[in-house]
Amino acid sequence: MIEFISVSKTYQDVRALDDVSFTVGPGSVTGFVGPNGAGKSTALRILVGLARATSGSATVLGRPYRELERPACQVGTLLDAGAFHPGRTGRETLTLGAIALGLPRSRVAEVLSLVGLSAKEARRAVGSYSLGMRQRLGLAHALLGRPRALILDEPANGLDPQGIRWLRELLRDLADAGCAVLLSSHLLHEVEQVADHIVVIGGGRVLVQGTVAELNQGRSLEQTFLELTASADRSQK
Ligand SMILES: Nc1ncnc2c1ncn2[C@@H]1O[C@H](COP(=O)(O)OP(=O)(O)OP(=O)(O)O)[C@@H](O)[C@H]1O
Repeated sequence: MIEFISVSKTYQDVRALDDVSFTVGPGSVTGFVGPNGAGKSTALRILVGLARATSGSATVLGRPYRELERPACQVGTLLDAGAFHPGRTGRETLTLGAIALGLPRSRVAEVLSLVGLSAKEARRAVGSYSLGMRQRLGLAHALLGRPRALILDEPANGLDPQGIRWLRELLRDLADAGCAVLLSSHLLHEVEQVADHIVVIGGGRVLVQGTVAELNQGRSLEQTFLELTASADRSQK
């Protein structure tokens, strides 16, 4: 379970988050969507302990991330697929991750297969990977410790339509096995295709949240999204 309770964050004079509350239960794939500057990265950074909330609390599996025992084994994170060393191969990157987590090296082949990277691709330097391959590698890294919660920033970025379908199926299988999955994106149509619940954020506030079916009632989700985020933008100015 991932939980934000009344989280606010102010940077000098910028109110990046304003009283944000939502929950991602086990078995849910929740999309966290909003335009550029809406506050998504700030919320994820607070969730994994990289930034401190001005008020409120953000917890994963019932505790602040920093207080979890061996957090990387319980919570998988993919915050920046470009963060891996370009000179290492995919397999080396994952092997280092497995060693750091105290996992057997056999786990590397398992996660490679889970994300659909071949043995040949895994022997290539990460610097030669396409963005889609980097996303797959980042997911493989996040899955090493068999986490019960997954926090993914823009995981569909760079994936082609088949890749998006593959991501949906992978995240659905993980959620069906009890994982709580939170993924952020500024692209509604990507999130809509992958998530079952959606939280729309704009101007640092949660504008609407619910299942994709609930939010789609009567009018397209895209229309609702555009209207809500435009009015949040106007009220900020
Ligand atoms: N370190 C910082 N110092 C000052 N202001 C910041 C800082 N980080 C973020 N902000 C501001 O907080 C607001 C929210 O930014 P944030 O990066 O969380 O949005 P986002 O939804 O992740 O955007 P994007 O989709 O562009 O990544 C923006 O107004 C941004 O300029």
